[in-house]
Amino acid sequence: MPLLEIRNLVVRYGEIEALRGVTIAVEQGQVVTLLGANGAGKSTTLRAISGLAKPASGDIMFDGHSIAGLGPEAIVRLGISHVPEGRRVFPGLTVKENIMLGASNRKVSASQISREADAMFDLFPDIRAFSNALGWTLSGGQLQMVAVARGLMAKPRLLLLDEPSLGLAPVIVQAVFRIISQIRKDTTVLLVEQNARMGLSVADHGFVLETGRIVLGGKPDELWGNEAIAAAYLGGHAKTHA
Ligand SMILES: Nc1ncnc2c1ncn2[C@@H]1O[C@H](COP(=O)(O)OP(=O)(O)OP(=O)(O)O)[C@@H](O)[C@H]1O
Repeated sequence: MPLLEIRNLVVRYGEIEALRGVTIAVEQGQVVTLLGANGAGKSTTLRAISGLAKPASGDIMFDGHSIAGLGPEAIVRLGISHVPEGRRVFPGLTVKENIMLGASNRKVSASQISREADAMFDLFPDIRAFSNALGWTLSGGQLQMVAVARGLMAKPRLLLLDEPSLGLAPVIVQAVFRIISQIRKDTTVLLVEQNARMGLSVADHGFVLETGRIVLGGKPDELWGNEAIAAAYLGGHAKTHA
């Protein structure tokens, strides 16, 4: 049984049908990448899984149970953590405090959470220097690392990552993707990417979304060379907003 199974998912924003019957499966322990051009419905798919967008029809099964229609808090408690596009951080808190916030769904002691947050800096050494500082300024890549570290603090069974490479320099993108390959041992990952090359480099399986529908799915080597992938890849280059 897949850890996550989405069947015929339809999501509307008013008149706009953002998802028109999306069906995907994510097996336990896999990294699965969802590719597609700007506006294809990638973020909406993640928002529906994490309870931020309400399905109009279809179903979302997690670990064999339907989670469609549950609220975001209930879904986090089931072990799904969403790192949205845009790397939101709280500038009034230290970097470590920002990371610790990710554990707010868990019933563990503050000292345990503090130890785990310290351990996150082994995974993200680039942000260790800012751990306890206030008034810090981080680069885009470092903010992305804070956001991913915060997502991991929830100890999710499923981590939803929305465009972790967006707006980052190639060397930072490589660092973020290295971390994704490291965490795959413990965490199943559904990754949204416009950069097909990067997204597929860490994936076990890929799906291509086009205007709210899955048009293609397969293993990365099956997807390479396909015209739909080329379109998604070019879509990534065409994107201008940050
Ligand atoms: N809050 C909203 N209200 C109305 N329409 C929305 C909203 N969010 C997304 N949409 C529309 O839904 C469709 C899918 O958007 P979505 O953000 O899921 O695409 P995406 O593939 O993640 O693209 P992007 O890379 O731009 O985030 C688009 O047509 C978009 O304009």
